[in-house]
Amino acid sequence: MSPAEIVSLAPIVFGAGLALFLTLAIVHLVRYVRATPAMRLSIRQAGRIRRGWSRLAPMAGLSVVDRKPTVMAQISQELSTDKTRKIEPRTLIPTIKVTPDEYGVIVRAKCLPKVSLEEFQKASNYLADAWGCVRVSVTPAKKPGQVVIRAVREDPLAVKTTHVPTGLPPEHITHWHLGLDEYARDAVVDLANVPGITLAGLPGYGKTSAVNKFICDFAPSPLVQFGGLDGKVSMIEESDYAAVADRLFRFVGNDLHEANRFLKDMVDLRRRRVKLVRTVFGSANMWHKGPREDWPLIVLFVDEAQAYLREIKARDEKSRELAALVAENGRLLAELVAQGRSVGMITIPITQKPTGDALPTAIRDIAPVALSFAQRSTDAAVAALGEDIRNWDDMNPVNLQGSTYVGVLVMSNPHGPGYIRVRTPYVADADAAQIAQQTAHLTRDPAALLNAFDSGPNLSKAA
Ligand SMILES: Nc1ncnc2c1ncn2[C@@H]1O[C@H](COP(=O)(O)OP(=O)(O)OP(=O)(O)O)[C@@H](O)[C@H]1O
Repeated sequence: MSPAEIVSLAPIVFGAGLALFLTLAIVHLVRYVRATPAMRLSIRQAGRIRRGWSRLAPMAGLSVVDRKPTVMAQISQELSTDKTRKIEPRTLIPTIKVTPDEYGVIVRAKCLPKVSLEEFQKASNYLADAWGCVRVSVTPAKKPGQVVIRAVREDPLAVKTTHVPTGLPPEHITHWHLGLDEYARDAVVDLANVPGITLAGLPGYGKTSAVNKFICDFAPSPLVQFGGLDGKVSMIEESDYAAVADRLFRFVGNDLHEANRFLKDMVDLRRRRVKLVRTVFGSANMWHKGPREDWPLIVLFVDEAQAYLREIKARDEKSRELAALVAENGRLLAELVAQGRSVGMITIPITQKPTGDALPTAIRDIAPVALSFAQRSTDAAVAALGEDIRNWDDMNPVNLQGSTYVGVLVMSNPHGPGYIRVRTPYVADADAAQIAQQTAHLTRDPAALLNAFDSGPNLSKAA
């Protein structure tokens, strides 16, 4: 191609570049105009962070000086007429990619020698101030050599949210989406291989709403069946579970005899499942291939669990009989919480304060997942979340007392040591009732489903 031809192409190249620039500008503008007000704030914030990064990074100690001249710098010095010119050392700063979202920004940064996770973590308070954020967290990225900086403008824990159930089956049958943590990250309990979850918290802080969300999220799936015991009522109409009654395969109130029968039936079901699990799934663990419609995950809520387990002191005959029932309930619950894992049974004891008098430690301490809304004392917090909570003052649910933190719970950090705080959304009874009615046709008695396997011919079909 001759020089003249190249020059003649210049306007075309320039025009294409301009068109591309204008297209990108329009795409960004449309995205900005259509965004929510919070998202617009984040988009502007992301722009400021990008523009200010080269000045801020060295001031925050996130830069490194490279004294060795590059090959290009050496060549340029060789060619220069000014032989006195020195090659200045270069200040390197981590390259970043900024993504805005409703709560703030996510910054992905490439580490440099001596500027890695630890240095970013040390600088996090400074970054929060400089970016006008309430909180900044730094975690390792999935890609080696990178970190993720999460910056939130408003405290997600302090903003109440609501969840309107979609009525669609969950994407992952093992993911219980509790809400958002303090960095607006999804807080998820992984249900696979979990036999028991304890749920605690002062009255009126959101336990029922969390259970409603659980049921609403999983009710549209035939792979999950729910049972409920509620120790504070005599019949379901009076219970927090009235709204979801249509989606429960069985419900029992505060009658100790009935509760005992229900728990015995569940233990019996567990033992029957243990006998059949290899034949049906080809292994001793249902989670390798299940759950399935004919072998659903069974979730048993035991609300006001202390009502079934409370020590009975009087010595008359009736009291002795009730005391024996209570002791047996404790054993049955302990068996479910300890051994339901491999056959797909999750038991969720719910109580306000899970100290030993309310929930025997033999049950409480074997549940692998513990969740707690606000607690009144550190003893109660320790009972709810384990001894380690004493080492994490900020996370202690004692600090969650007060109306601002209704709906906020504490759980173990699924990504590392310590705990996280989670803003759970409010789920109205009316929405829960609607989902339960819409999905009532999916309710099955899991014991009856198992009969089909016991009776032989279906076994080969299932296996
Ligand atoms: N996640 C939430 N976000 C905002 N408000 C909530 C949330 N959960 C509950 N609330 C408010 O608190 C009230 C009581 O909640 P809920 O019935 O879930 O408490 P609870 O812990 O189950 O109480 P109890 O131990 O008495 O059964 C609700 O009616 C609602 O107004």
